[in-house]
Amino acid sequence: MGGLRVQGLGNALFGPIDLAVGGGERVFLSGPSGCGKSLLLRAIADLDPHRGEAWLDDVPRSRLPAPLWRRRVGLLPAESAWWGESVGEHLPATHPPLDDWLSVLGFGPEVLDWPVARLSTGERQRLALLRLLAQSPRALLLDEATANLDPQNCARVEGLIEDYRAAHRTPVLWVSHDPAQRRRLGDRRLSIRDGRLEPEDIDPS
Ligand SMILES: Nc1ncnc2c1ncn2[C@@H]1O[C@H](COP(=O)(O)OP(=O)(O)OP(=O)(O)O)[C@@H](O)[C@H]1O
Repeated sequence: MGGLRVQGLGNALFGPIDLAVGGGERVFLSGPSGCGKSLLLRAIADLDPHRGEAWLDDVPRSRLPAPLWRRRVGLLPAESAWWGESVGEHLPATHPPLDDWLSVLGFGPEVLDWPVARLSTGERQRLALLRLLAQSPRALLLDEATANLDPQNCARVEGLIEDYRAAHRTPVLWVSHDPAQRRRLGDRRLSIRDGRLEPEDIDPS
């Protein structure tokens, strides 16, 4: 069957949740603030204690060491952490499409020498996506990937995610507060209500 699948996923706030995101499919997730969207992504990435099982390309999470599972499912958190001195320390020295990706995101190669301390919120957000894709994730869990971006950079980030998804048939589970974005890009739109997943209202505005 492939793709990303979770069964019986739950914690104190939500569940049990069953969900399947097919290869190349984009499922958007919304819901009121505090309903558990970020925690759901973190549970799928196995970052917090939870019940239930998950599969990626039919491989169960329980069969993989946690660091390998986390690398494969590729969570982009709403706020990325940066450490060390320079941006380049966060990216592999050689990774074929890296220069292309930098340029798609509006950066020149000199960004690799920038100190992490000088990055703006939006620069961090774009570079966090680059750092994530450089790990070759097989699924993408995106937590408000474009929340802090102006329209031009929002389009750049959407474009890169789309290119990656199409090239690798990557299942994408994307938390977004932007109804227009969800309608434009979502193959399916779901919402968390009372701890359960349900189809998003037809007109969320
Ligand atoms: N580590 C934690 N321990 C206990 N409670 C937490 C923890 N992290 C988040 N929460 C709580 O769980 C609830 C869901 O948090 P979550 O971040 O998943 O919400 P969200 O739906 O993503 O909200 P928003 O749209 O505002 O980002 C919130 O009430 C939050 O305060």
